[in-house]
Amino acid sequence: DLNSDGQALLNFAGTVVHTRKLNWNASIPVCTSWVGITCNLNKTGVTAIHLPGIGLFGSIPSNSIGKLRALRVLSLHSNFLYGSLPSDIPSIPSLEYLYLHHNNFSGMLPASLPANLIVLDFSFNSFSGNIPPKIQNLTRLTTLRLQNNLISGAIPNLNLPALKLLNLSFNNLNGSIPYSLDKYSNSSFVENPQLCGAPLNDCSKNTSTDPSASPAFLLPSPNIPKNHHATLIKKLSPGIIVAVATGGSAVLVLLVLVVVICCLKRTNKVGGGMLKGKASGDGNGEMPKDFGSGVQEAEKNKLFFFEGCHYNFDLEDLLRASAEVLGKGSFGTTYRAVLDEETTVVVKRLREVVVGKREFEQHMEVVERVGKHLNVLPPRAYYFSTEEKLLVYNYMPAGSLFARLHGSSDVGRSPLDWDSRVKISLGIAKGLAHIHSVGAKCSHGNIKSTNILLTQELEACISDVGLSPLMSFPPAMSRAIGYRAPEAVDMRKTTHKSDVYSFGVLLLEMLTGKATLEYLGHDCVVDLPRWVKSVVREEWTAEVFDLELLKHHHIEEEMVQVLQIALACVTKLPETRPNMDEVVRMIEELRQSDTKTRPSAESEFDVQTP
Ligand SMILES: Nc1ncnc2c1ncn2[C@@H]1O[C@H](COP(=O)(O)OP(=O)(O)OP(=O)(O)O)[C@@H](O)[C@H]1O
Repeated sequence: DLNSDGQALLNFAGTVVHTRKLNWNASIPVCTSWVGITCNLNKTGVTAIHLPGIGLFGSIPSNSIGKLRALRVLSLHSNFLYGSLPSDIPSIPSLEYLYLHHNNFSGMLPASLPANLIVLDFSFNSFSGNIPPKIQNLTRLTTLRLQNNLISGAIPNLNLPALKLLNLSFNNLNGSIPYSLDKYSNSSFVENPQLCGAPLNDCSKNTSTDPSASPAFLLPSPNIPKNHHATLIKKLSPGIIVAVATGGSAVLVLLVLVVVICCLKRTNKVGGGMLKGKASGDGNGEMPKDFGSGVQEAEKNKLFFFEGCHYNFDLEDLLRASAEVLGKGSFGTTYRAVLDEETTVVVKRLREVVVGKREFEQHMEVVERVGKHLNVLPPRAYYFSTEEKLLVYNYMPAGSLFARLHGSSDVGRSPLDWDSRVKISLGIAKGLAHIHSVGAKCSHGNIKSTNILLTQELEACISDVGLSPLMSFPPAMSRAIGYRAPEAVDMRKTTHKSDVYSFGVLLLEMLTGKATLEYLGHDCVVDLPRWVKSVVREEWTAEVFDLELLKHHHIEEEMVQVLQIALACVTKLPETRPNMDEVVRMIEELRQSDTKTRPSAESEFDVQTP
């Protein structure tokens, strides 16, 4: 009954330190007022506990949560919980959704689990022991995430009809993967040094079958950013954590205010710059002075159009068009040119092109091929002469991701919501994976939010594709520096993995709402990966997120997962970063698991955000 449920919850709150205040109190009604608690419709029992990332520290006692016999959803992920899971929790018969990832639970995986389980997420903990064969009885299970633990032994033969998402990677599993699981991608199994069979290597190719022969087998894999909370627990006492979390949040609020003010100042500055640019081509039919000035009279029809381009203007029309400066980037100046009521294009006037005409033309053939993807903005035409190099693109009226994230709100745009940010992230990831699929040497080299353009439907298009190898970069383009991988000192020698790093910074930019450049009297580069890692270490994860996003409920779980993807992309060593195909898959999995498993309205709640 509800009284005993309330008492069980108070036992839990009395034992586990919680840095964010819970308003649980025997004198107020459990079902209508307790933070993170949802009850069934007739208010006779607790059906959901949802307390992700609120700084819970300690071990869950027996006879607390395990006594809630109507519980369907238990979400305690991204906290500092440790010790073994009390045996009464996995034996709650009604449990359907169990989210305990990103804690530091240890001990054996429970031998049996509730028969109704739909989602089981124990990833990023320190669970050990074998995968219990009884998982086979969970016929409703759609998601099984056990990655990044210390699980050993062979994988049992699982034939689960509903299972869509499986991740057993980064453990100590051994033996061969059962045939019933070979339909999952290799990323579901990687980094288990003694595991073999499809989709991993053929077992006959394994040189050693003795698990103890490999010292790596005994160690948690070094390749992954292991749970940050776990490290923190080892370093800090509960008292310090409480103090840091409480005091730190106040400092952080102040810091966020300062950053917001700086961003506003910066936005005004950018806006002013654009207006100055516009003065040279103000839409009165006048050209900006320098636009196309290097084109010789005799060459005015030599605009080369790419296949499939439906524009029917020529170079002379383009040079006569009214135009305004959109901005000056590392590759030159970019103009918006209006040819007639229906035709507006963007012209990039390239400077510092370091290749000759022939090489430029050959390169454009590759760029044309790469451009055939929904998430890549292809050039439509180009002009090349000794004095002048121009590239023509479709004009994207919805603007850049940078403008949507950091632009002033007085242009009447609402801030990007979480779903839009995930959609945009997936689009960029797919575009980048496509660029990389062209060849090992084909990387973008300048991924940043001004180079992500948006359609009205918020489909992301990567621009400036294929330009890096043609140009000599100025030594310090400050906005680009914030996205540059530590090893990518020469921007012309970028790789797939340095693009992955830049993509990780983009993800952090979307999660935090912070730009990589602040204006503090002068331009100041922000090392977003460093900042995020330091906050995640010292505060709790929720503190890094964009306050705009925290206004919405039910998305914290996904935000933490995207944060993990971003942090994997910005690891220092290039070889430890995932490739873009893996990143696409991770974001897609997140969406699938969201649509299939987001708890119903009945189990939703209102947790006050800081
Ligand atoms: N096709 C386009 N449609 C709409 N806006 C565009 C288009 N191409 C570029 N822009 C915008 O024009 C501005 C200037 O772009 P430009 O590419 O010259 O500079 P950048 O992106 O800041 O730096 P970089 O040259 O390093 O890419 C940016 O704000 C960019 O988002």
